[in-house]
Amino acid sequence: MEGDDNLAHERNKAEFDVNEMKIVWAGSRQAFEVSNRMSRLVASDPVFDKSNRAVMTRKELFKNTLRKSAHAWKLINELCLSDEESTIFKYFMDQPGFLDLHWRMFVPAIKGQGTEEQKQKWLPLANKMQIIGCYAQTELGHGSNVQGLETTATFNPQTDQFILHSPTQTSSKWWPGGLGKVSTHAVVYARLITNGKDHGVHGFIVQLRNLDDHSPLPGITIGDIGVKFGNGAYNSMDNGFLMFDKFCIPRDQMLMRLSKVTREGKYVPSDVPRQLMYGTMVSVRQTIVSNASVAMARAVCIATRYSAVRRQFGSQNGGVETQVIDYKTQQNRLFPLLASAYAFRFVGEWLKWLYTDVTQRLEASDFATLPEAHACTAGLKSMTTSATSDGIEECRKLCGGHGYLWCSGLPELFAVYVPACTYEGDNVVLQLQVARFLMKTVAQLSSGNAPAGTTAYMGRAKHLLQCRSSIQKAEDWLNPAMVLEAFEARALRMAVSCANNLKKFENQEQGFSELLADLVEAGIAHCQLIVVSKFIAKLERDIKGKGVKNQLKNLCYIYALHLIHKHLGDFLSTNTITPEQASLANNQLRSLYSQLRPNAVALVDAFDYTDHYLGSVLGRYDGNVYPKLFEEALKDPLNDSVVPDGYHEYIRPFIKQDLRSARL
Ligand SMILES: CCCCC/C=C\C/C=C\C/C=C\C/C=C\CCCC(=O)SCCNC(=O)CCNC(=O)[C@H](O)C(C)(C)COP(=O)(O)OP(=O)(O)OC[C@H]1O[C@@H](n2cnc3c(N)ncnc32)[C@H](O)[C@@H]1OP(=O)(O)O
Ligand SMILES: Cc1cc2nc3c(=O)[nH]c(=O)nc-3n(C[C@H](O)[C@H](O)[C@H](O)COP(=O)(O)OP(=O)(O)OC[C@H]3O[C@@H](n4cnc5c(N)ncnc54)[C@H](O)[C@@H]3O)c2cc1C
Repeated sequence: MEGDDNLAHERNKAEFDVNEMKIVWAGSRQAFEVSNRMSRLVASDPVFDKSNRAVMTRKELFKNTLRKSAHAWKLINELCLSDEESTIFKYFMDQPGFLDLHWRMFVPAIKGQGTEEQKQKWLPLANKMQIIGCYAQTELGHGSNVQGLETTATFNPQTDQFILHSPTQTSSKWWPGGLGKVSTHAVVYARLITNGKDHGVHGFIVQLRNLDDHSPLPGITIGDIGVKFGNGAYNSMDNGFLMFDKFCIPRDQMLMRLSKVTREGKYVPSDVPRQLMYGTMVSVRQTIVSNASVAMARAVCIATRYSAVRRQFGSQNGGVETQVIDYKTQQNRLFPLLASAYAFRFVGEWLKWLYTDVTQRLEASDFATLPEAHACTAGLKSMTTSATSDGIEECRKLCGGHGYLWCSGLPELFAVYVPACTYEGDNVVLQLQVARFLMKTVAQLSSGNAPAGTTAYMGRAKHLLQCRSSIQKAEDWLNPAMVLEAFEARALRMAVSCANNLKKFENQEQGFSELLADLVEAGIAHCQLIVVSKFIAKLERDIKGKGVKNQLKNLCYIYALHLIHKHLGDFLSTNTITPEQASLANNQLRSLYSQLRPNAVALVDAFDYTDHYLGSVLGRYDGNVYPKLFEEALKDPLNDSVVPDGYHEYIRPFIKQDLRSARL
């Protein structure tokens, strides 16, 4: 059977309304319409072609990224795209570049940390891209430990200026995207020093390059940090280094919405939590969770379509072979990833709501939910990006040998995606922030303060610490209350166990250091509970379309039960479930795989990805894999000539060597 017939046959088997599922996936009919229109706008424009990124030199790739960015900006203006449309348009360009940092970090940092006057001065310039900015926080010596940054900003009352200086090699800014070659400005994080006193890290708007000829301003040394992981991939980005040699900026370029320095050099500390300075990171972490679902969905779409096209073994008397998607092992690896894509989508929607809510509260000087917002954004960023990176690599393996070809789209997707485990906070460091939050919550349980939000379940500690799961048959694992209770009991018991172990140490910080590995596990268990509970909550909403809710139910329980299977040690060692109940969960999981199987291709069609965005021969909508693999192979520069360059110098001498003299 040809690939196209295979996929058409799969699409006919679907038991639900794919168009309605597209709307659920997008979040609303309007969001679907925008995303569909923007993705096709990008796909139809030859400037956004991605087909030869792997064979470009770094310089070609970088220049091509500049060309695409300039073209995108021209179209955004000509077509008068709204903010929502242009964000999605840039997303579907699928080319990491300075635009990401300018729009997602530089502009939000000024919006969030600038005074009204500063916003009025800088935002119109940034919004028109008359200045291009980046977010320069990380240094050669410190990334995770923000308080350990070394760059100094010393106030000079004589000139009413800050003197920015890099006192050591390790204080050089190192990594900021867009810094190396493009940005004219940066929000720079540096230690504020007034009257010889160090007030810790603060943000400053700094001009880096001359607006006439792009040369670095005197006192600034700047450049690109070099080639990164993978062909093409994130190498389109100019991650940079930056050193200051007593470089002066006016006083009004310190971002002063939170704390201030007066003309006399007096430091006026903020009367709001200093952590608001980390607000840009919190906002980006929130978007990274939604993006995790997009990246996971992309890999799963490729692996699912290809698994339906690919046949291997099982033919009798010359009949057709088995589609590899029919092997239970393939389903057991692939379907939980498909379920994870949907799970991350819905938790991403919820996190966006939480973030909007906390932002409104902060504007009204209500800081009560800030710790919860920090823990959720940090923990979910960590949990979803780790799972997605692993998921993309699993999808590559699910595609067998051809998955290793660049044209499968998976190697480049992995290389672009995997630094998400590190940027915006290393995933372990962030999960430990969740653990700290959990330890605080557990410590306060006896004080009578009922925990709220995502830790509300801890308020039922008495029940959750001693309950036994009442699962008796496989179908009980489709009962939302029973599933939730298992996840709540496991998360709480792991957190309480860490808290009890901590008590054994006289010095709490030392205890925390000793228990880091267990604390990370407790953080992950809490985050998995959040994802499962938000998926279950989604099912309780009004969901339109024939069979759509049923498919989502299957995906939700596949997500939950595969986690039980994967983390069985946690569930058993905390006595949350018995080995028999675990085995029932496995039986139910197998049954869910069978129910999902006829819908698998339609469930990935619901992502509505264009072939341009997928960038994969294996994941093509028409399934026409084999002829296109040949086409791709023939395009490789190595195939330009039949006899390769170097033949005469390096191959022929082997073949034509004089064996008699060689033996002598
Ligand atoms: C198209 C292709 C692109 C592909 C990308 C795809 C998607 C991405 C989407 C958007 C991004 C766009 C593109 C760009 C891609 C990459 C950009 C990367 C940019 C960067 O990569 S940019 C640098 C990020 N660099 C970090 O991410 C540093 C991590 N390091 C920290 O973040 C801190 O250093 C921490 C938290 C580890 C310790 O900080 P610390 O030492 O000061 O604090 P400490 O632990 O002592 O905690 C004291 C009290 O503060 C509370 N607290 C802490 N943080 C808070 C917060 N944020 N909000 C509210 N409360 C907070 C605690 O909960 C505690 O609370 P309490 O006292 O109540 O316990
Ligand atoms: C592609 C990419 C783009 C980036 N873009 C930007 C940007 O635009 N702007 C910017 O400012 N920065 C940027 N960064 C920097 C990024 O934010 C940092 O690399 C990140 O915050 C991690 O910090 P680090 O490199 O210091 O890691 P480290 O903290 O040195 O981590 C090394 C190891 O130590 C472990 N570790 C560290 N601290 C602890 C702890 N307390 N407990 C337990 N384990 C610990 C970590 O888990 C990790 O395994 C970017 C990085 C990358 C890779």
